[in-house]
Amino acid sequence: MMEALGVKHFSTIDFVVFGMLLVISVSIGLYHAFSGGRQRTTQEFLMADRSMSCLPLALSLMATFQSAVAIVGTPAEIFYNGTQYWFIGCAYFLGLLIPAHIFIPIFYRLRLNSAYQYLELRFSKTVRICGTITFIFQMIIYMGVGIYTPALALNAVTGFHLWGAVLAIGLVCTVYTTLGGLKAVIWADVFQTLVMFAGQFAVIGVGVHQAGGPAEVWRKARDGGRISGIDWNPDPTQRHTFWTLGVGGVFLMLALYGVNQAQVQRYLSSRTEKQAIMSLYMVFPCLQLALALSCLIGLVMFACYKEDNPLQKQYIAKKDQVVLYFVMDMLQDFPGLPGLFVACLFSASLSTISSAFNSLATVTMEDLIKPHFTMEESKATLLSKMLAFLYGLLCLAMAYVVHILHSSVLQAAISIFGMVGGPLLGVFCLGFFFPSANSTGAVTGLVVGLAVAFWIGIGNFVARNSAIVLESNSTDILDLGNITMGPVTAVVETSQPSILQALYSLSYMWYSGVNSTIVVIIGLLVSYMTGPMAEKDVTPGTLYPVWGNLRRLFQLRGCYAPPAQHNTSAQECPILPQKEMNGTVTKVTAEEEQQTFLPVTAKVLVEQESSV
Ligand SMILES: CC(C)(CO)[C@@H](O)C(=O)NCCC(=O)O
Ligand code: NA
Repeated sequence: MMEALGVKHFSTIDFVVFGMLLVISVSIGLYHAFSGGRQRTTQEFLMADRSMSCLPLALSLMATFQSAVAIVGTPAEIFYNGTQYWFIGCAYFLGLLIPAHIFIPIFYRLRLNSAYQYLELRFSKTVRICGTITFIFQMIIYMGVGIYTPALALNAVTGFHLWGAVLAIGLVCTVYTTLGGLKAVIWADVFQTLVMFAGQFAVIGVGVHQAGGPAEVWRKARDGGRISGIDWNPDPTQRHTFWTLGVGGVFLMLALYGVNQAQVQRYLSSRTEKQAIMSLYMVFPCLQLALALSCLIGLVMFACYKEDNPLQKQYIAKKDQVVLYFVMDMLQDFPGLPGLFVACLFSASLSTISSAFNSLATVTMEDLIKPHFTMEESKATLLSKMLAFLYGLLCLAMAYVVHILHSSVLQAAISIFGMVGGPLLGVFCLGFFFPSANSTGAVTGLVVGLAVAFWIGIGNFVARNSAIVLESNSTDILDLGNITMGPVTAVVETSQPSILQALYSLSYMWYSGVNSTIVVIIGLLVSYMTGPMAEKDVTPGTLYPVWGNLRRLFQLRGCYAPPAQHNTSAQECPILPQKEMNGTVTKVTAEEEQQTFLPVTAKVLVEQESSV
């Protein structure tokens, strides 16, 4: 397919730039293997000694779910369908605030080692194991997409050996993850995130220049109909609207940033609860920047190619390849830049795969092995390292599976997050917010949720594929002329929407929201049928007191309404931090009121904990 323009080749300097990425990543692993506690305990290998601060955590949190899939998939989405997808940025507000103020305080104060330990504390061992297995399943499929995507893109455009690239990513990742543990994974994420941004900036810089400046890019994109206003259409089967992206996206973000072990492990590895919360505040601008850069690349590509679509000209075989084609086409006169962009692509994937290896090793150790076998710390650490290595090999195998069934990578990845991550989110929400939910309800909810998720997800896949077949059939028939009107109407009749078809055409952006809601509803129904849990039997600290917090908020307002009442309200508002000075209660300033808004009791707890 590439013959039309010839396969582009890397110059020596490109190989040097790219090689440096691999060497530095491995060096970070080596450094952490021989510094600190030398990775001799599982606390260090899997929890980074609970010593991390918010800045590296923020960059690492972003890197986990930002793989080559986003780097090549997002610009391709904008290039073909316009800027509507950009509105997913609206979902980042609630999608990060909710984990920061609801999920993190619960996880952190329970001093967990894995997110799924929560499920045992709240429900039972069975729920924990079901949760762990679901997570393992999700991450293994996702890793396959994550490792295959950059390798395929590179292969299609530069002729770089496909399985050579897969092996390079898999091996480098396995080495530094196994040697350096979570600390190496997080610090490598920091370095790789910087490389990622550098590569994207370089492409935008050169692309804007080639297209004739920013104003020209804007004009061409607007004239080509690629600038989209917010689409308020409430139809849930529309792929991208404000509702699917901005509201459905919140559930996607909750599944990823709220309850996914890879992220929860980072919150838990934080030095204090406050640092963990801060890291989510800091990841917000980083995510917005990453989204903006990849959307801009899409617009710049459009400005450069407009009438000259490389897919139609058959320079590329798949929509997702347009970015690398563009990079090799535009950057070849700038030695080193193609190498930088490939480094960017590999950085994105390395940081995702390494987080996946480490989190998979953690849950296998903490949730599946440690509760059932007692072993010495040194043995446990060795076993954790072997697990990280084994998951590395498994990841290579998954790349092969993805090689066989491929579709648009961005949609595939987000569908997986919703189909497997959505039901998991549901189980956690059932635990946090519904005291009466019991273990039977949680397990039934999860199983039904997963079944519905796969039914809708696979139904959608099959329906889309048969629609493509129908579409191509009908155009073939139409080409023959008038005589064939009969068959055409037949096609129209068979494609009349039924309830099932409507279900299958649900936007993939809603998967997380719909599937988690199903788990909550089924979970509650079954809990009430099998005997709801009494609130006094629920492990303390595992519930989020929704009503309690609302009531407190209400009382806060009540106490503050007339400022003159401050000195009389000490008794009625026990949760307010009153400053005692010489025996008199002083007024709490507006700023302090802001700070004490929800997590008042939280703060006291954290301060107590961190001083221990
Ligand atoms: C996770 C989000 C939605 C956050 O913006 C985005 O980065 C994304 O769609 N990622 C796709 C999966 C990936 O890049 O591997
Ligand atoms: Na990544």
